[in-house]
Amino acid sequence: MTKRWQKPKKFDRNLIVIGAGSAGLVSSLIGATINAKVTLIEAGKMGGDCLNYGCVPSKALIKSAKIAEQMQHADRYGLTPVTPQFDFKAVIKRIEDIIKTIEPHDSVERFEGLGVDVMQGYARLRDPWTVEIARNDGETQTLTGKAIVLATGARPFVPPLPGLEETGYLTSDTLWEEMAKRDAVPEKLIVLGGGPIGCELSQSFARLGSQVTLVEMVDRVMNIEDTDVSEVAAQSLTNSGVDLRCNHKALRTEMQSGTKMLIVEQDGKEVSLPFDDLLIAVGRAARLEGFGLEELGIKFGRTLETDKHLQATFPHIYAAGDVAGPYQLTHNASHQAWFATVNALFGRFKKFKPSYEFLPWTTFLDPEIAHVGLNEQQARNEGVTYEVTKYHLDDLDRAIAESATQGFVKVLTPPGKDKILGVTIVGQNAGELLTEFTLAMKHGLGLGKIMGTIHTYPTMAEANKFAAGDWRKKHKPEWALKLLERYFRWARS
Ligand SMILES: Cc1cc2nc3c(=O)[nH]c(=O)nc-3n(C[C@H](O)[C@H](O)[C@H](O)COP(=O)(O)OP(=O)(O)OC[C@H]3O[C@@H](n4cnc5c(N)ncnc54)[C@H](O)[C@@H]3O)c2cc1C
Ligand SMILES: NC(=O)c1ccc[n+]([C@@H]2O[C@H](COP(=O)([O-])OP(=O)(O)OC[C@H]3O[C@@H](n4cnc5c(N)ncnc54)[C@H](O)[C@@H]3O)[C@@H](O)[C@H]2O)c1
Repeated sequence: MTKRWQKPKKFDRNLIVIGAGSAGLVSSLIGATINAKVTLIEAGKMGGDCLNYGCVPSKALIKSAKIAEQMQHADRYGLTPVTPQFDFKAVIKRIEDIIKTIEPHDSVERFEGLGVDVMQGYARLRDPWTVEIARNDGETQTLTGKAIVLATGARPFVPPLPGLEETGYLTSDTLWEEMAKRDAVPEKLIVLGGGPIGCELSQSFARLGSQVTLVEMVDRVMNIEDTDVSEVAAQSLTNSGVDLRCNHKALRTEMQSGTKMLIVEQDGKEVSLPFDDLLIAVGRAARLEGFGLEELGIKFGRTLETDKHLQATFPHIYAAGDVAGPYQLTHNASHQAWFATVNALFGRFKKFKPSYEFLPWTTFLDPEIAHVGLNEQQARNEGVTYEVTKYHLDDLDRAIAESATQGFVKVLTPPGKDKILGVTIVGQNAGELLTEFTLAMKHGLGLGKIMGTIHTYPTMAEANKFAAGDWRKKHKPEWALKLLERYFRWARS
């Protein structure tokens, strides 16, 4: 494949990394730590989507919205409820300040200090080893790399709905900058898409006072999770005031007498939904175009085509993060970055294969939804036989004390065995609780080991132990208990 091009005899760099998001930062850091000569190229902001448009701003907004909700429902805690008075500009300023506080972790200065050569500009592959950089200062530079890691991420997918250009729309890329210009939250906000982005942002804006309509094409939100989880998510959104419209297919947008309308189809009929702002959150498309992949014949579909070692079409080109998929999560980007980098630098000796078996994720709705391993729908799809143990939080002392009894810990195990196949936790701080199960699964510890571990009273984490205890009760050794009954009868006589 590489025969079409002249391979350089010497290389300027051991490793060139394109993109300084979660994947690219970790990749370049690993290379520099082991003394490889590494260049990291970023066209936009250091830190990529997670810091600037994704995880960080959304989690900061979620916190403000949660406080607003608690003020409004303070009677739950024996306090007088109040309608929160707030300056939206201050909410946005807090988000900007949080980004600024975290920014130094991902900055040019930090990475240069760690030995990475950072270039700010747009990278393009000229041949399989040569990267041309249109630097932000107007200069063009060319570098050759013995290995290349593509970490170009993903961007919001915008469906081709007629009318969008006329009525305008927001995505996670433009939302924060647009909100910074506003004095108040959008009055009528339509969110298109009921995945993690759509759900987290719908709940936050509704809690801050927007009239939010969430339009989802299929019959339930958070459809990557089991139906019992989607039901809690739907209930939680509705409780926050979100007008939830599942089974609604967006057709077009149009202006009707000066009002922006989203036209949706439901049960074969057209329905018009008015909006001031439309936020599109129907998935994220890998960034694959415009930097030479097509010209070099590097294969891609929805994401870059890689083998199990994250190697792309050429033996020295690897990929990590959202561009590689299949999971679009910050911690997956860093997980893959380790494998892509080590394989890129040492692949001639040995290659390592990333595993996604124990990849956890959390959606930061209230209550949170956290997941690791198999859930029921995945187990069914994969033909895995399983038993379910479900412990409800309304039984847990700490959850009762917190007035946070909505949710459960659901564990899948093979019939009769305590091996953990997968766990879904719905509840306050579910993302934190999940870590115990992720560790247990990764290191082959079963429910018996969780049950045998002392958990502090009263904590939410006790729910994990009680779920394990419920499994044990279902599998108690009847023969041994019968024997004990006889022993105690004898001991009394
Ligand atoms: C609203 C929102 C909330 C999210 N919340 C979470 C969460 O809570 N938890 C979680 O785990 N994940 C979350 N995510 C997903 C997470 O942000 C992504 O999975 C993560 O940022 C992917 O990192 P990456 O390095 O693959 O890509 P990116 O962060 O997209 O970085 C890629 C970088 O490459 C640069 N680039 C692209 N092409 C070139 C080129 N040719 N030359 C130079 N530079 C280039 C881009 O400018 C970009 O900065 C969220 C995403 C969004 C949008
Ligand atoms: N907490 C987190 O970890 C977190 C938070 C946000 C985003 N993310 C990551 O970002 C990725 C993208 O998130 P997302 O929510 O944009 O995408 P998604 O693919 O997860 O969900 C998109 C939703 O939009 C629906 N949809 C698609 N087309 C539609 C249309 N035309 N009209 C109405 N609904 C439509 C789909 O049925 C689906 O429910 C996620 O997969 C996740 O990996 C993670």
